[in-house]
Amino acid sequence: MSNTVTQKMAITIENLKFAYNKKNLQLSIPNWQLKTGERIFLYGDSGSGKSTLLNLLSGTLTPDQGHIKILTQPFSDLSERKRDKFRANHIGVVFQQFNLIPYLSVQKNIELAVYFSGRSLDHNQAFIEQILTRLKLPSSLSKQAASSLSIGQQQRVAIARALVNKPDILLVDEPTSALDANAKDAFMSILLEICEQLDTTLIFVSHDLSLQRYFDKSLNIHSISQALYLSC
Ligand SMILES: Nc1ncnc2c1ncn2[C@@H]1O[C@H](COP(=O)(O)OP(=O)(O)OP(=O)(O)O)[C@@H](O)[C@H]1O
Repeated sequence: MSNTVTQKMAITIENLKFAYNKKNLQLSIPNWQLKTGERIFLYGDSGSGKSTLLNLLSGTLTPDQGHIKILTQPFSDLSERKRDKFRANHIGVVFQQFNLIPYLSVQKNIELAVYFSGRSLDHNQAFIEQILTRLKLPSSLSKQAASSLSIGQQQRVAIARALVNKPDILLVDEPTSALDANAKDAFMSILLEICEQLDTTLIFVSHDLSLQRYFDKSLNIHSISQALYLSC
């Protein structure tokens, strides 16, 4: 019997064009889809638009033309308020610089993500503790200001914050550049294990091609992006 079950799409991009300014087109993606549960390694030259694409997928930027559909939602066409709400509930983002609030404690940085999703903190407390343990962040660190942590610890707090709402999609931008080989290995194993457990679709951007081995699929951004003119 043939398998007639079609896998749902996590991301669908149609005729996307985006430019930071009128003169220079940064990204043009005619058509691209990612299935739910897929985990891909996204690479490409510096300046090729990888971070720009992640910002479009997280809704912090919106296309000049075309559409981004996330799960069943016409994500890029939603109002800013609805996009923010949808992001808080369905999309986790780990930025290159982590974007933690430096003077807030580890616990508060993570709780903020729960707050923005509108979920109850009481129901999420156990998961916060579980995820901090999985990421090897001892509870003694929870009350410390994020700025007092090592880079590796801050990175894991950023991951915890991105995963706390059990997102359908996780977007991770070059998070391992400050880590040594052993720390990278441990980080990648834990990240992929948690994504598998939560059935999270993952786009992982890095220049470090040695990390490709953790992924079933690698994608050069040039293979989906039709035209790219670097800004001067
Ligand atoms: N806020 C911005 N305003 C104007 N131009 C920008 C802005 N952010 C990025 N760019 C330009 O858009 C292009 C793509 O940048 P982007 O950061 O997406 O590339 P990248 O592939 O992630 O690069 P890297 O691998 O070096 O991080 C670059 O030419 C960059 O200078």
